[in-house]
Amino acid sequence: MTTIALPQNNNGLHGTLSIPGDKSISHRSVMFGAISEGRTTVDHFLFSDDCLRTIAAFRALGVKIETTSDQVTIEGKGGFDQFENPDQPLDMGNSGTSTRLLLGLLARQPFDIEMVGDASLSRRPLNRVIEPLAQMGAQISARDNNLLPLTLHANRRLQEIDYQLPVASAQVKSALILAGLQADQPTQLTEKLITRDHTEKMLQQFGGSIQQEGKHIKVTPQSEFQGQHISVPGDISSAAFFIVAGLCVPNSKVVLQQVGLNPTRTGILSALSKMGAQFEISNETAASEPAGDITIHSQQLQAINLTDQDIPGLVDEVPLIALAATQATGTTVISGAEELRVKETDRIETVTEELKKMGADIEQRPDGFVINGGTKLHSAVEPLDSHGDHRIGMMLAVANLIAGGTGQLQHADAINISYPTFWQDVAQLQS
Ligand SMILES: O=C(O)C1=C[C@@H](OP(=O)(O)O)[C@@H](O)[C@H](O)C1
Ligand SMILES: C=C(OP(=O)(O)O)C(=O)O
Repeated sequence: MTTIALPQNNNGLHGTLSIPGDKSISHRSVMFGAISEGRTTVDHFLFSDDCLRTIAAFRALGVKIETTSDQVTIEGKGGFDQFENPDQPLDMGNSGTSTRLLLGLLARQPFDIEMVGDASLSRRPLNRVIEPLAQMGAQISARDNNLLPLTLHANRRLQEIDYQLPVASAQVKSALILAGLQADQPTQLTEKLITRDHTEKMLQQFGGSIQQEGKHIKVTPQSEFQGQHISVPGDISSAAFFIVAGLCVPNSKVVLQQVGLNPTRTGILSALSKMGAQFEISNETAASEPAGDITIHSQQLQAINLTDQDIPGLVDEVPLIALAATQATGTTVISGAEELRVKETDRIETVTEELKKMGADIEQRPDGFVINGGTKLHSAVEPLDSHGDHRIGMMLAVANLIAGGTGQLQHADAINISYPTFWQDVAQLQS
């Protein structure tokens, strides 16, 4: 276990950061690169532990992938039929996205594929993808029909499906799109709520076609994609730590450059606006994945109510909204967020437990939180703990800056899952 002394606030956060590449888009760029004809190059790729798991999995499947400090080059296999039989189980580490999307992408291979993961990933539900994939003809034997480790058995045929997703999940939707591309006939999906659409956008960018109307998606079977040059925007889920820090650490002003602004991901900005936050967006670029610079300064926030409709657009940022709510005036109620219980940790539990150590007035509910704001957070007496969850670790680092605290963080290395340069970026804003 790595325990570190958390960075302390001196005189607010100041300066400009280039935010590392988006995790969801980085994973998908390797996947589409692998099934395309020819070469794909990816700039501003996120070299974090999770994305490296996706690269390792495709290398084990015989895909040639080269990396430099900021770029990935993938020599595509030209479809789904040229992968090699991996000689070991695919180790998905901590990555839910790699696991669930690859189950769909690899559901029609002529050999068995085993998948394993770390302790946290091995507790996270897979029946949400296993059940619809089985209806399509995939043969998956998983522990308790739900958990890693699993075997994806050799299978040469997938049938189409007409499926209403029972959970709002971009991972489930994406797994079914990737399987639907390999089915006999078109697949129809209906989302519970609209979730991030990076798979749909990238499929089109690689020359494929998909029909989308609101929550309805039609996937036509196709396997001819052309290698592309992809430039990954900054990850708004990583920027979010510095957005909330910029708002809540007194005397701060930060500029976050080229942050992805896909409307299915900007729920954090809408929620903070409703809390009264003012920020400026400039230098907007209008690629299929739009991006822009975000400028934030410290200011007073007000409480907010978030419901199930709000959650998909900010699902990974709810821990940060909870932290911001401790600083806002009034009582914040977050409901419809039960998906947080099946992330890297039960984030409703870990957020509540850890923020209480710093004096927050926060109570958990089965599907969210009630937070009475206006609390002066204090240094935690006992060490804070990420519980092995990257987003909890970084949220606590921001909480400690807001508190002007001298706290310690256990399991700090979890941060490498999505933001390996996080500590350098904090230091840069303090210099
Ligand atoms: O599709 C993706 O890249 C992701 C979807 C979300 O998960 P769910 O699909 O489980 O909501 C999100 O929490 C995760 O960090 C990344
Ligand atoms: C939930 C997350 O990722 P994944 O599901 O890919 O593990 C996350 O990054 O917060």
